[in-house]
Amino acid sequence: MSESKRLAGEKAIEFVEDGMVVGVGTGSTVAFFIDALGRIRDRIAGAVSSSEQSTERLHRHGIEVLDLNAAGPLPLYVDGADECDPHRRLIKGGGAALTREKIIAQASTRFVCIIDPAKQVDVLGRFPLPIEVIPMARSLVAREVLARTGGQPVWREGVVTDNGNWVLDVHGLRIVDPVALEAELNQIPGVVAVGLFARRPADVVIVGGEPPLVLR
Ligand SMILES: O=C[C@H](O)[C@H](O)[C@H](O)COP(=O)(O)O
Repeated sequence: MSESKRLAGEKAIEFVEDGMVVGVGTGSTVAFFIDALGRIRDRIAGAVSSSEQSTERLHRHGIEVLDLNAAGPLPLYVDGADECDPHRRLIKGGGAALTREKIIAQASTRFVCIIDPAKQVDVLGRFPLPIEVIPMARSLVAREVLARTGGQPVWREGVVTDNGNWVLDVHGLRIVDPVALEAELNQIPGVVAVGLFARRPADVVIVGGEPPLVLR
């Protein structure tokens, strides 16, 4: 599996153009992309990072990490996913970085998602859906999610996001209308971000393999 993650991460380098500021996601697949980016670091203007973890790896490669407010709209965002459906809609947040990932995806013209083949599904929901919540709203959000979706929210106890918040993982969903569910869950007070990337799906999906598959 890590070999297909490496193949996907390295293929994504083909989308990087000279002088770009590159949006960088989080996770084990993105780690391969960052390592490949390090090999061409002189050709890029820097990166905007979605997590402390990725920032640290980017710095180790000597890549400058810029603030999104200063960088402005980005031409490219490269990130992994926990699940991907045939419409390039995603579940993300297994690494608790969903909120910053969502912000950078929204700020980017092109979102290239890099996955291993096991992440491909027909219908999203087998992977528990992460929701970042304000700590004081954890129980309220859990009750609302159960009432609205029938899914079972489980607190990812001990995990604190880079934004100082907590994560609920919603089990047992079969997400037939991801756009509607994303909108519905976003309305619950205390929800910071939902790990459904349906309103802003990936533009390109690279599935790691020999050779990697590029889906547009
Ligand atoms: O919060 C974490 C991110 O959404 C990751 O992109 C996602 O969990 C996939 O991670 P990995 O590449 O390690 O499977």
